[in-house]
Amino acid sequence: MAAGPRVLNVNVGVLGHIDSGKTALARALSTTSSTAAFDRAPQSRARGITLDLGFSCLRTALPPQLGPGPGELQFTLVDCPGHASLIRTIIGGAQIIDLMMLVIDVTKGMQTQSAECLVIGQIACQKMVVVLNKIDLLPEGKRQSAIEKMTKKMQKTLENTKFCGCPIVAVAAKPGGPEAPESENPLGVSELIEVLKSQAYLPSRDPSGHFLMAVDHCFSIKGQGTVMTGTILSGSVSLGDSVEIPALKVTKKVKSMQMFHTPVTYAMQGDRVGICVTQFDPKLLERGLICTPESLHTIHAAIISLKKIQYFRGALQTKAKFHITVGHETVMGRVMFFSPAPADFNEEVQEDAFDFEKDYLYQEVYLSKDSNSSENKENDQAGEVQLPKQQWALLEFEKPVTCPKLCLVIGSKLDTDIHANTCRLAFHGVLLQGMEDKNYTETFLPKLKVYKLKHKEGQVERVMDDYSVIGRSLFKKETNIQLFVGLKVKLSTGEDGIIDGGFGQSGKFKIRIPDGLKPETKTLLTAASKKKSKAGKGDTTKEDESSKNDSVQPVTISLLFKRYVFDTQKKMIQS
Ligand SMILES: Nc1nc2c(ncn2[C@@H]2O[C@H](COP(=O)(O)OP(=O)(O)OP(=O)(O)O)[C@@H](O)[C@H]2O)c(=O)[nH]1
Ligand SMILES: [Mg+2]
Repeated sequence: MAAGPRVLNVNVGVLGHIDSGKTALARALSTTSSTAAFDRAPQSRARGITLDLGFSCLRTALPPQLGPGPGELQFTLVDCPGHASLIRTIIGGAQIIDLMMLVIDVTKGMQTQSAECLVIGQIACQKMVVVLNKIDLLPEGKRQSAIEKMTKKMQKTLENTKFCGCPIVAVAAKPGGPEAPESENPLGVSELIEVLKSQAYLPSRDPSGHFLMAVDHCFSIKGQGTVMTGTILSGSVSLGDSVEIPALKVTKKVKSMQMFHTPVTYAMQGDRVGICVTQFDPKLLERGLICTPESLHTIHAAIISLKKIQYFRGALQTKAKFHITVGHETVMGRVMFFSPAPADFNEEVQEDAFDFEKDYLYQEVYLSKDSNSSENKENDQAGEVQLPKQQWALLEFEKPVTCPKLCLVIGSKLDTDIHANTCRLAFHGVLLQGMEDKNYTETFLPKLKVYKLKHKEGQVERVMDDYSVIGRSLFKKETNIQLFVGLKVKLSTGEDGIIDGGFGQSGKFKIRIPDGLKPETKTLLTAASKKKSKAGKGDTTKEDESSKNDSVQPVTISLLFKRYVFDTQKKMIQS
């Protein structure tokens, strides 16, 4: 444990639209800065935008709700980039955040990426504070009323989110903008610190389980070794432990550790640490994960439980490609959606495991209120479309990803025009099962019992005898009817039948009716045949045409079966 007084760490994310003043705010809030803070990277300085997560910290006395006893509260500020193309970095950053600050340029209000940050916050964060920045740009006489107006607007925006009623604070992080002298004091920042303190809570930290840390910075110190700084996502680490860098498949021993410039021998979930190892070239790792040896898996495909993000416009289509953030990596992947089988539609949600024993129903599109306008209306008595409590997707990645079990997954369309005013985040979920085998399509997928329901319709052509009829229009001419022999069919008049075999060359077939045809059915079919032959009298081509005309035959045949999507033998199954 760290020597000295007790220090509680709370990670505060600084998120918002580009140029809203996040970095300026983090700077104004900070009393101590860590190694990776404040746009240190030379490329980022040159462009004047934040390219990567920046870390800095702010220490205050423990607020009463976190007492009793002496100690300090450390806010680790995670300054996220606002630039749209960097959203994947933000998603990584959001996963270590306890409290989110959403920075809004008070002169602009909600902007596209503010909305995306709000979505990410809803998925990954518990609590939020809204910061209205740049109030110095409001004319002094109208400042108060403009702030009140924007505060009301924000309250309205948050009404339907989990952050409804969260604090909204007005500040000027850098009054006067970039040209203003450093001596110019920020406005409202001490009030903001009080609000942050009042919102601070002790996040539940758990030292058990595998050690996993998101490294955001890596550098060498002469005579010491290589230091990797980052946030511990799970488990704990002690001096002398072995840690693996899975991306490079190397294992190193922890030689020394520091938490904000103080040497420590132990650190756990939620802590920000620098871990020093020897004989490791820092150029090999800029950001990534380190962990207990062999605790992460590298997967080619995955089954996730997921939900659509309501602000995403358009349907989620099976076979579509998305940018998929799995834990801390983002890759392209293809999706296939599936839902519970109808019998399990109301089953309770299972967020930590996937049941391979059950059957699942293939879906062309993720089922949502807006995705199915017509087909599902039938089972919708109350005027509401019935939706299952849980849906899943199979993800197939273009490149393998390394991630922990049960990690957060976010699907997005990052190639959407960033100037288009739409949410690019499409779905979020939890990874339930990863597939490590490269040949998962052969070794793994056949275990996944997702089926499609197939429905084929044909007509009864004529009666053969009391116990058999000839059918047509159910199969194509080239279909091998032998595959269908023995399958059950139903006539529209109510009789059950069994496909007995082909009949002739044109895809016609014989159906056996074990219980016999009803007299009414026979009458119906005979009358229809007569009518047909009358219409076609002396003119065979005409008869051929009329036999193709569905309306002439009153009795239809329906064949229903299911087929498992990954069954290599493509078996047809009937209950
Ligand atoms: N007038 C005024 N300008 C500000 C204030 N805060 C920040 N700025 C200016 O706004 C610009 C953007 O500030 P940054 O802090 O870099 O914004 P950011 O949100 O970190 O930007 P990205 O990281 O690139 O998304 C800079 O020119 C700042 O000087 C403020 O309170 N008042
Ligand atoms: Mg910035």
